[in-house]
Amino acid sequence: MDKQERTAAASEVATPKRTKEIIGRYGFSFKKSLGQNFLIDQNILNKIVAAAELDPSKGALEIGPGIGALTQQLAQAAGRVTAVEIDNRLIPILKDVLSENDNVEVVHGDVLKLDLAELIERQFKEMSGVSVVANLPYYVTTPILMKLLEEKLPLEHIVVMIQKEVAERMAAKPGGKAYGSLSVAVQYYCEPKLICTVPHTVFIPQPNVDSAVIKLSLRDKPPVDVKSESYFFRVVQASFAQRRKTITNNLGAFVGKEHREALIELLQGCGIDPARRGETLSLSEFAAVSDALLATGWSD
Ligand SMILES: C[S@@+](CC[C@H](N)C(=O)[O-])C[C@H]1O[C@@H](n2cnc3c(N)ncnc32)[C@H](O)[C@@H]1O
Repeated sequence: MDKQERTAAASEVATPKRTKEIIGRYGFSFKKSLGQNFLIDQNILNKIVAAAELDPSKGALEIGPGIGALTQQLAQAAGRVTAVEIDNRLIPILKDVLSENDNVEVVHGDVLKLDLAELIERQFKEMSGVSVVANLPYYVTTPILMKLLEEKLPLEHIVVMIQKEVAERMAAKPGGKAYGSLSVAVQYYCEPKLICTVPHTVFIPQPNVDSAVIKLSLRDKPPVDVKSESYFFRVVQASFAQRRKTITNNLGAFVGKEHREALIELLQGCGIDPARRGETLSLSEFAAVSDALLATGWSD
C-alpha cells in the first residue's frame, strides 16, 4: 500500500470501528422503520461495485447512502454519483464523510416520491450510462425496484443488496416454489444474476435475515411481445392469486365462472394443460394466454 492508499483505507467507512466512531460522534440512533442497517464489510462493497461495471464515463444513482460506506466506493469507480437519502439526520454526516469526493451529490428525499427520470436527466446528462447501485432498505425493496422498472428509466444495471429470499424470487425459473409474479415482472424487464449471498453479521445493527446482492441488467426490449403490458401483468397476478390452485381455477376467478369451459379450450389452444399451476408457466406461455384472453374481452 502506498501513502495515498493507506490514507484512503484509514478513512473507509465500512469497518466496524469507523462506523461506530461516526455514529458516536454524531449521536446517531438507528431507525428500524427506515431499514437502517449499515454495511461494515469492504469485501462485499467491492463485489457490489465490481458488479456495476462502472468507469469514469458512467454515473451511479445510489438509494439510501446511510453514512456513505458504498457512496465512497462509488465515487472512486464512477464519474458522477447521486445519492438519495430520506433521513435528514444523515445529510450533515454524509456531507462530512464525503467532503473529499467532489463528484458526489447528496439529495434529501424519498426515492418513491422523486421524479427519477428528471433526476437522472439532470444529474447524468454527460455520462455514457447510468446504473442504480444500492444497499436497499428492506421494508421498501419491491416498491423501489418496481418503480425503477415500470418507469422505464434509462438504466444499464441495477445492482442491489436485498433480502436473500427476495433475490431468489427475482431470479427464479418456472417450476420452483420461489417463482411467482415478482420473477415474471423482473425477468420481463431484466436479466437477473445473483452475485453473492451476504450473512447478517456484516451490518450494524444486524438484520434478522440474510441478504444477497443481485444484478439486474436492463433488456433493450422484453423477451416476449404482448399486446398490452398492463393486461399481461394482471393475468400474471391472477395466475398466482392462490398458488395451490390450477391455472384454470385462478384464471376462472379472473374472467368469471361463466367462461370456465371456454377458458379450458383457450388454455388448450395455447398448448397449456389446464391442470397446470401458474408457477410452471414460462414468460412466453403467460404472454400467449394474456393475448388470447385480451382478445375475448371477458375481463376488460
Ligand atoms: C440498508 S441502509 C443502507 C445504508 C448504506 N448504503 C450502507 O450500505 O451502509 C438503507 C438506507 O436507506 C435509507 N432509506 C430508507 N427509505 C428510503 C427512501 N424511501 N428513500 C431514500 N432513502 C431511504 C435509510 O435511511 C438508510 O440510510
